[in-house]
Amino acid sequence: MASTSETCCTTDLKVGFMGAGRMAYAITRGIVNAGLVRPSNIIVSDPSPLMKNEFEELGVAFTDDNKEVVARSQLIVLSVKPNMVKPVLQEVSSLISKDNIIVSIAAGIKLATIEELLPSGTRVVRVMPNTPVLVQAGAAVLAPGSAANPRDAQLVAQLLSSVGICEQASEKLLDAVTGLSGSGPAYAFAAIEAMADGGVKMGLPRDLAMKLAAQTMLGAAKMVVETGRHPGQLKDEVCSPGGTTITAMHVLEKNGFRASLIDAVEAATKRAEELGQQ
Ligand SMILES: NC(=O)C1=CN([C@@H]2O[C@H](COP(=O)(O)OP(=O)(O)OC[C@H]3O[C@@H](n4cnc5c(N)ncnc54)[C@H](OP(=O)(O)O)[C@@H]3O)[C@@H](O)[C@H]2O)C=CC1
Ligand SMILES: O=C(O)[C@@H]1CCC=N1
Repeated sequence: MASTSETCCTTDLKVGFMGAGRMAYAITRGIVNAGLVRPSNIIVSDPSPLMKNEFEELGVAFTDDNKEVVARSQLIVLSVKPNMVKPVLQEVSSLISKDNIIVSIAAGIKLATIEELLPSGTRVVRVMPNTPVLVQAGAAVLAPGSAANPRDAQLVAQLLSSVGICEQASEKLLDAVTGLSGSGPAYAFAAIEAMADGGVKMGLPRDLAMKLAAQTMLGAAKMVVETGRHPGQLKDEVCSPGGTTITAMHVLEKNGFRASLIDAVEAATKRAEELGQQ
């Protein structure tokens, strides 16, 4: 895997999103807050006006017409659910030219499937981001399509690097990326909630328990990222001989904590593969 995070100016880039849901909002708000793209250069489309106000508060244009997004954008993010990729691309395909870059964030949907639905030679980049892009702490991996050039991959990497990390990998790894970092925030949120519940069970007020649980996860992740040390080694340093942590670790091991997480990543990866076959 190669890290791709060069910087240059993209503020004049016209960016569109087809599908104005949770992920489109997270990426839009992230790149606007990072100052990389002018909000007035962004347009999103969705048949449902549910998120219209949120996008307009960012200064981003909202329409119910996917074709307007294509007409007004150079880089177009396909941010509908996987089952809507085909109908949406069929709707706009005749308007896509070689000047456009199509970025798909749809779980499981292969580059070949997208390319087949678009004019020959269309530049496509497949990406698996995650929701922490909203707070500039995303983790994304991209795979360029057959007609995308290195500058296209670099541009997409630059956008996503403004809201977290962005790696490039072979497309065959993207379903596993989906199972790990795409879905992973949900595992972490569940862990934070459960740790807070434990604190509440042992008498802590809810707000204190939640604050401590979230900060503990943040701090632990930061230590792994910033020290580069193995998480097992960092875990050992918390475990005093005969102390509280090793006692708790024993309970986690007996309950299959690590095996559950491995199983979860495997199950999500397989589900992404299934989504790509539908
Ligand atoms: N959520 C996440 O954490 C991540 C999601 N993804 C991928 O991102 C994509 C979007 O996910 P997410 O944002 O969670 O989903 P959402 O359901 O929140 O967003 C999708 C939006 O697309 C709208 N939509 C439906 N039909 C059309 C259409 N014909 N044209 C334009 N928009 C349409 C939906 O409207 P309506 O609800 O009315 O149908 C909805 O608002 C998915 O493919 C998912 O696999 C990738 C990484 C992480
Ligand atoms: O749950 C899903 O299918 C999407 C893809 C990764 C995160 N959310």
